[in-house]
Parts: sequence; C-alpha cells; structure tokens
Amino acid sequence: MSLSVALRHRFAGFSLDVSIDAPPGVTVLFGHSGSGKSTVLNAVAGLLRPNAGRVVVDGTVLTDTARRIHLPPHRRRLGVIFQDGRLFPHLTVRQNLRYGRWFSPRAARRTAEAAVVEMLGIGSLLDRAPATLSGGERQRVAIGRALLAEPRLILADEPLSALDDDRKAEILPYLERLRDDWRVPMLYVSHSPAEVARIATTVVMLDAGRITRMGPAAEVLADPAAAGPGREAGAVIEATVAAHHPDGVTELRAGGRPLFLPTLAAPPGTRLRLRIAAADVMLARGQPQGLSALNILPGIVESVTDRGGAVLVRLSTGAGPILSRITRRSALQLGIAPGEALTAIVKSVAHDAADVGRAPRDDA
Ligand SMILES: Nc1ncnc2c1ncn2[C@@H]1O[C@H](COP(=O)(O)OP(=O)(O)OP(=O)(O)O)[C@@H](O)[C@H]1O
Repeated sequence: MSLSVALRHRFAGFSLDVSIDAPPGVTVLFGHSGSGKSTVLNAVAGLLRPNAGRVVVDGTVLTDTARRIHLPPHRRRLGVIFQDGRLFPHLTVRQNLRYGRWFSPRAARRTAEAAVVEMLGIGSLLDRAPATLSGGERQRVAIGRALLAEPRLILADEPLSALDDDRKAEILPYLERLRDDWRVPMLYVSHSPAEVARIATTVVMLDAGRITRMGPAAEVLADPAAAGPGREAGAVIEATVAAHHPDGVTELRAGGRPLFLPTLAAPPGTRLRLRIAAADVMLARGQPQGLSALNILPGIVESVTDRGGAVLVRLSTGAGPILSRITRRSALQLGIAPGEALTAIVKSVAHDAADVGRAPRDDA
C-alpha cells in the first residue's frame, strides 16, 4: 500500500476515526462539508497532531503517535495544491516554481524543471507575477511547484473548485498526467462527483468523521448505496477509441460494445474513462427502434434502490455496471426487478469535456 492513514481525533462536537489503506494513484476524500476531509489532510500534512494515529507514505513513517513520531510539515516532503493556488505574490512564476525545491533534499532532485515547464505549458509565463495570471494558469504553476518539490505525496485540497467549467476541463488533464506519467501519489479532497469520476483511483467516502465506503473508483461510483440523494450519481466505464468517423463522431469500444461520442482528439487505441451520469440513462424493455440516441447497452438489472424520490437502477452491461436514475413511477410502470433484461439508452455520454478522461494505468 502506498498510503496508509489511521487517525483518531476529537474536537468539541466532532470526532474523526478513519483508517485508509490505498494503493498508488489518486486517493480522493469525498464527503459533505464538515465530514472531516480537511482534518485528514491537515493530519497528513503535519499541521494537526492527532490524538492517536499513524501516517505512512511509501514505507516512510510521517506520524506515529504510539512511537511519538511527528515529522514537522516541512520535513514531510509533501507537495501541496490549494484551491486558490496560493502562489507567493512577490515572486515571479519561475521563483515560485523553484520555491518547492528548497525543501527537497539535494539527492532527490531528479525532476527537471524544463520538463515540468514543458508539460504544463507555462514557458511563456516564467517572468510574470502571479497577479497577472488567469486562474487556470495559476493552478498550472501551483501544480508545477508541487511537482518540483519532489514530493512523496501531493496533497490537493479542492484544487479545481475556484475555476469555471472550461478551466476545470483545462486543468484535469494535467492532474491525470501527474497520476499516470509522473506517478506521484495524491491525496485529493473533492466534493464534485464528476471530478472524482475523472481523477480517482481510490475513493474514500466520509460522513461525520467516519468512512462510509472505500474502494476502487469504478466500484464505489457504481454502488447505488454510496450514491448521494442528488442528481449527480453516475458510473464510470472504461472504453478504447476505435475510430473517428467523417460525420463528426468518434466510435469507442467498451467491453465489446460500441459507443459513440462527438469527435474526440484522442487517437485510436487510447483508453478512456467515461462518466455516465445516472440521470442521462433511460431504460427500455427489448430493443428500442427509431431512436435518435446512439448509445444503447443491453444489460441485466442488479439492484433497484430508492433514492430521494427517484429510483437508482444498477444494470450490469458488457461495458460494466451502469446506473440509471428514473422516477419511481417509471420504475413501477416498467415493473423493474433484479434479474430482468433491460436496455440502457444513454442520452448523452459526455455533457462536457470534464466527463471524458484518460483511464488510469492498470498497474497504477
Ligand atoms: N481546529 C478545530 N477546532 C474545533 N473544531 C474543528 C477544528 N477543525 C475542524 N473542526 C470541526 O471538525 C469538523 C470537520 O471539519 P473539516 O474541516 O475536516 O470538514 P471538511 O469535510 O473538510 O469540510 P469542508 O468541505 O467544509 O472543508 C467540523 O465540524 C469542524 O467544525
């Protein structure tokens, strides 16, 4: 396990008791406001000394209350990306990038600044002051600064929440590259299901200081019991780009089934992770005819779960599990029950660019 966090801590009116063992990749802490996400992050950062606990990153013990070990924050070799970038205003972009290095041991300095600058496309910004940068540019510099600190682990505290949707879509690929190409482990706080679907290797759901569900992203996101009552539930499936058609459609394959999307920039063979929002999936008996929707997946109903006035149906399909959110009335009219064969009609695979991402590497 690359990240192991066991913590017990009590504030007046709040107690935290969590134990997380996560494989390499991005571990997302997901939960409502006040569920304890920042408290976990602060304890891992060394900013909070827990009542009891142990934090181990890649075999290095950062905190172990039983052995009275508590490394100070600057000796933990963590990279930090905050919501608002938090660049030093009086330093240029270049100086901000180099700042992280001051805390990394000389022997660990393998990451070439030029490669980071190139990856993030910030070469033309190096002499600028942070105040002159856009929000997206600031976050790219913050990612570079974190990466150049040669961190054992990057802590990302809602790094996209201050950005609009277009900027989010711009930054997400860089976070994927940290995960897949640079292979830096990350502990990532979010309360956006779409972001979790895109970036998480492991999802840890927190509620009132306790873990309610933890596991590989695809499993947790397709679990109706873990989905909130809102309209944001959605499963993720993995697909491979098969072909680009001249009529502006990209064909994907997911578990042998074709899926069609508006043209994507990714070359054939690219493995993608797609989020399919439950609210975008209709259900039908038999093979529907004369539909404008291009994406039709036959499946078997696995479960039917009541969720805040609507029903979440989990369907097992060749492409993986899919969630469909329908009204209770439609569920009754269709007489949906586990074991039945139904067809999922995916109205739209990707509403916005943020719903299509790179698939994490298998060995991540
Ligand atoms: N230093 C503190 N002293 C007392 N209570 C605290 C302290 N820090 C956090 N808490 C309480 O602990 C609980 C968990 O807070 P935490 O900030 O970890 O939640 P969160 O999930 O990060 O929320 P958000 O999404 O709003 O940032 C809250 O009830 C908060 O008021």
